[in-house]
Amino acid sequence: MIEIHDLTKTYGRGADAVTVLDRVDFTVSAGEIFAVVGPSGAGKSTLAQCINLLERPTSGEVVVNGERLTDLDAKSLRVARRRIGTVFQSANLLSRRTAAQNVALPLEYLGVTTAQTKARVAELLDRVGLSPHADKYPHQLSGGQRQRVGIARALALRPSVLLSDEATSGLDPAATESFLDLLREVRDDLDLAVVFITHEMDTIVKIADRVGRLDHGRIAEQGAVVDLLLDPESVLGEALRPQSAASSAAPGQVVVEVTHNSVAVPGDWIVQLSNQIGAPVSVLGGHVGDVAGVSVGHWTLAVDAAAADKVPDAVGALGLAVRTDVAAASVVAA
Ligand SMILES: Nc1ncnc2c1ncn2[C@@H]1O[C@H](COP(=O)(O)OP(=O)(O)OP(=O)(O)O)[C@@H](O)[C@H]1O
Repeated sequence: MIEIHDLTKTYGRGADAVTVLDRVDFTVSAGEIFAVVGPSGAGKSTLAQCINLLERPTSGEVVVNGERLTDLDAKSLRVARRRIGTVFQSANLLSRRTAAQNVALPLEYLGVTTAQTKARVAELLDRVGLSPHADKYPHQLSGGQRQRVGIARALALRPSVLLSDEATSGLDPAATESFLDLLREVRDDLDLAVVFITHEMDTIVKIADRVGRLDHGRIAEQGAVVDLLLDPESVLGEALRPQSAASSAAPGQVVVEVTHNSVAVPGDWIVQLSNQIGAPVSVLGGHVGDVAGVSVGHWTLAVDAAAADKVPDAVGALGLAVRTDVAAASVVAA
């Protein structure tokens, strides 16, 4: 388990001081994947460096399995840092070392015997499906394979926390998918707490149990992915929901954005909605997908302006939710 309490990082002093992380707070339990998402400049890289203590936070705590890493002196920290394995963007492998030699690196630093290192490296490369590529150099591996070597290396010292810092950036969709499968697999097998830092919304829906949105150094919103997806008011939920291009409403119609809530939505909900408001309902666009066994999504509908005020109640009664701010702003001029 990893707990981040009130983590603050300020660069510079006095008038030049820049606060890059501002009282960041979250906890990730063993066996859980917590994603941190944010736009460029939000502080993601700084957060990653402060979590594994490559950068000392200005204040706040990083606690792993009850041990406060932020209190430790440099020598104790070197030992304690082994509890956090990091997978970096572009794997960060040494180009003059083979896959096996890269995985062996943390074990060599630790002074593990050659025989033990060999056995452990073989086991790790087998776990990530790269045994046949053990003697290849990074340039002889695909981007996805390099990231698998990165995972093997991160697991070498048997950490309880895995930190993935933009590790899928630059991978093609198939390599991303297989990286995420492997991450899920090692999380389950080793009961790891995973902190998954990314700017890619679609990977979050595929992998994370919970997610926090980093905005100007603060966690502006956090929660279970499914809860955020079902919350029509959530900024993060809106960004995470699968979107599809909508066609235009006819003159005199109102555009209504509806969040699909799976709890008890009848299959013929559009017909029922039309009956309840006494007017036709046109589907302009929509997408519903399965997330953690819950179908979530988003619809863009058009209804006659005269019937628009009946829509929120009728939609609510069907187990869906309407974004009234959008509806109010979207009457199409006749
Ligand atoms: N050493 C530093 N001194 C001063 N400011 C810094 C330093 N490192 C980072 N920053 C600032 O902190 C802010 C956050 O940077 P950071 O690299 O953590 O963001 P990010 O979310 O990872 O962005 P990206 O996705 O573009 O990599 C930026 O405004 C950056 O200029």
